[in-house]
Amino acid sequence: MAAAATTTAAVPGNGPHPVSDGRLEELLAFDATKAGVKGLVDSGTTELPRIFIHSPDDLPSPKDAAAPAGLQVPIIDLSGLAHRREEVVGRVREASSSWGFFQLVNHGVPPDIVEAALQGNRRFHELEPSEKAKIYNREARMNVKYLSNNDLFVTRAANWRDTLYCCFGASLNPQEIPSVCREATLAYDEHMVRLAELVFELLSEALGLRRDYLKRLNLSSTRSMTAHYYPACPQPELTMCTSRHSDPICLTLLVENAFGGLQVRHKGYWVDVPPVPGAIVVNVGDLLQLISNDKFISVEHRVLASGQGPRLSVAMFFAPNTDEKTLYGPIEEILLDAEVPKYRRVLYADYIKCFSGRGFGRDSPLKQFTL
Ligand SMILES: O=C(O)CCC(=O)C(=O)O
Ligand SMILES: [Fe+2]
Repeated sequence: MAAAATTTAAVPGNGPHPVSDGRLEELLAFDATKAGVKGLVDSGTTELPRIFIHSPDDLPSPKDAAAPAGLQVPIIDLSGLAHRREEVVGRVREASSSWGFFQLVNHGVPPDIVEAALQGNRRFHELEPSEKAKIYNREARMNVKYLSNNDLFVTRAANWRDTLYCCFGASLNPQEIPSVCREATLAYDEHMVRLAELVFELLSEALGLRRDYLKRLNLSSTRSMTAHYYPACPQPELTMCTSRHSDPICLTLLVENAFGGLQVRHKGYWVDVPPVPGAIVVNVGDLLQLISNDKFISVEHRVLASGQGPRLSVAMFFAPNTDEKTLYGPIEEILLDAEVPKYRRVLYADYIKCFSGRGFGRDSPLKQFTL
């Protein structure tokens, strides 16, 4: 059979995308609504537009082996940390090396701060479409923006989600954050920064390093918040809320409401991460796997689509600045006798470029940097 004619065309915000049979036009038309998947739901869509339909290989299947009962992402209790530090460090080491994920409880972030961040997320996404449209864009230089699928034009199938994105850097003017969630977002950020500092200390100690070791590597100079809104999906069996991926950053802290759907890859199974009231989900990103020489792992995770919603999550990603000149490679002090570095040294900007060129639903670029 002759291959379908394929051309390439320039698309907004991303590189060239192979075009065939009107798919690009559909993507452009969806993007031009500036109303995201919430807009589709509000307009009464009952059949998924084909840009959201994933190939069966990328969807959960009844044939997938169910994870054995009892397999559960570790929950780490931070209460009384001053007296239990060694024990907690041990748990963080175990969780980061075998799961790449853990849930923190008694972490000191007040529940009302987390709830306000989730409700701020909801208030923003439930604004009038014309309000949200004012900040709908895909410009890398914008600190605050709203969009559906940051990888829309490079990925094979779009996810059923909209996102409010905020990059906290020196150039952010807090007034740029939509007023319906400004206060909640700034308070959430402040607490997440403090918690991330503690987590970086625990991770340093778990690697046998000085408490401030990772902090001094400028691994978290940039933090960006993504407030995802996943409306109830009319045909959840055909799509994903978030395709499989590992996070191309150093560390992620995430809170979610009670709908669930997050799964992590562990020992060949997709394991549910059930929402634990008050817990903050922590996961190791690709850069931490690289500098720890695989002592900590950045694992694939995904979010299943559901007929119920809206699912809300607010993730805070910690990463170096993209103009950071440090070349990140395996930390020499942690290499054991005869252990060789598994990765070459890399500029963070080069790493993120590899990720952004492909989008979600693909293997991590980490393999490209192995020695
Ligand atoms: O919404 C979630 O729970 C996960 C989102 C996620 O994995 C991501 O944005 O990287
Ligand atoms: Fe993620």
